[in-house]
Amino acid sequence: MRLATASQMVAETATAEAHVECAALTRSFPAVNGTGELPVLGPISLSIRRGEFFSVIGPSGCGKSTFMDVLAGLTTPTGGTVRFEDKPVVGGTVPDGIGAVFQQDASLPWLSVWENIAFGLRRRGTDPVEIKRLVDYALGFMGLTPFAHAYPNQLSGGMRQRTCIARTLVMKPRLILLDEPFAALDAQTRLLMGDELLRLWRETNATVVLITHALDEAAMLSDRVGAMSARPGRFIELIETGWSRDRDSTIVSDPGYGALSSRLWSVLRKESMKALDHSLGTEKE
Ligand SMILES: Nc1ncnc2c1ncn2[C@@H]1O[C@H](COP(=O)(O)OP(=O)(O)OP(=O)(O)O)[C@@H](O)[C@H]1O
Repeated sequence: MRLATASQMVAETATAEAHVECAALTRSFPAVNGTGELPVLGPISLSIRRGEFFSVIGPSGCGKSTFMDVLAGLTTPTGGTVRFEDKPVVGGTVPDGIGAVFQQDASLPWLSVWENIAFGLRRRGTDPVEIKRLVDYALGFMGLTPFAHAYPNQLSGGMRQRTCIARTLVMKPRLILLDEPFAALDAQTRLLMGDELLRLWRETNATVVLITHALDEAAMLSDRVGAMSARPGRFIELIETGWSRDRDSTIVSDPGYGALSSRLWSVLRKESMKALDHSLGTEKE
């Protein structure tokens, strides 16, 4: 059975510990026309639990990637705070324990798959014997062992993305940030990658924050889905999916899955219309 019982959920909530904590978080950028500031994000006050799989959905341009950049320490908040493991994330450096994977192919074309995965470990100064153990394990886990000595241009898009995910995961992040990592993949590969991601999440006990445009992906993968408003992005609804930890892509045939997907769409529809009106200049007063 995949749906967690009410008592399991209560027990989980009772022992849940905040892993990431945002308080009154905002981010704005200088407006393109040079006058004033464009508010892009927030205010956001949100607690993400340790070990939680949290997905973020929202209309195009609402600030999802900016949110991820702030969590990763890649950009500094304009106001408010982010704390990871009770330490402030200030921007400028990615805190130890956080690993991020982006939509764009970030594989290093001059290195083999094996060397791509070993890249961060070498920079960290990990012992070579340990590097070999970790990289070989990651290759096997991601189904890349036969391609260990191939170069990125000899791989499919899915394999390249798996290489990037493996490169992040060998660093053993306790918080994994994923910004549309499967966006360039076909629907079947995305489902399979979703299964692999769930397996990884279970085995590593990491906290995952996934940004996605795909409501079906959010419905299948998450413990909780945060739906953002049109820009400036705020969380307008936080939806507990109620799935148990042993879920996989077969969940799409569960009766609860269809109901959840349509709930996500109904939350998002109004905000997406607002974002579209805004970009077309057809907003109503
Ligand atoms: N460095 C920047 N300077 C100025 N404006 C920026 C910068 N980064 C993002 N923005 C603006 O912030 C807004 C939100 O961008 P962001 O990429 O965070 O949205 P998103 O929800 O991830 O978009 P999408 O769904 O289309 O990927 C956009 O209007 C964008 O132009």
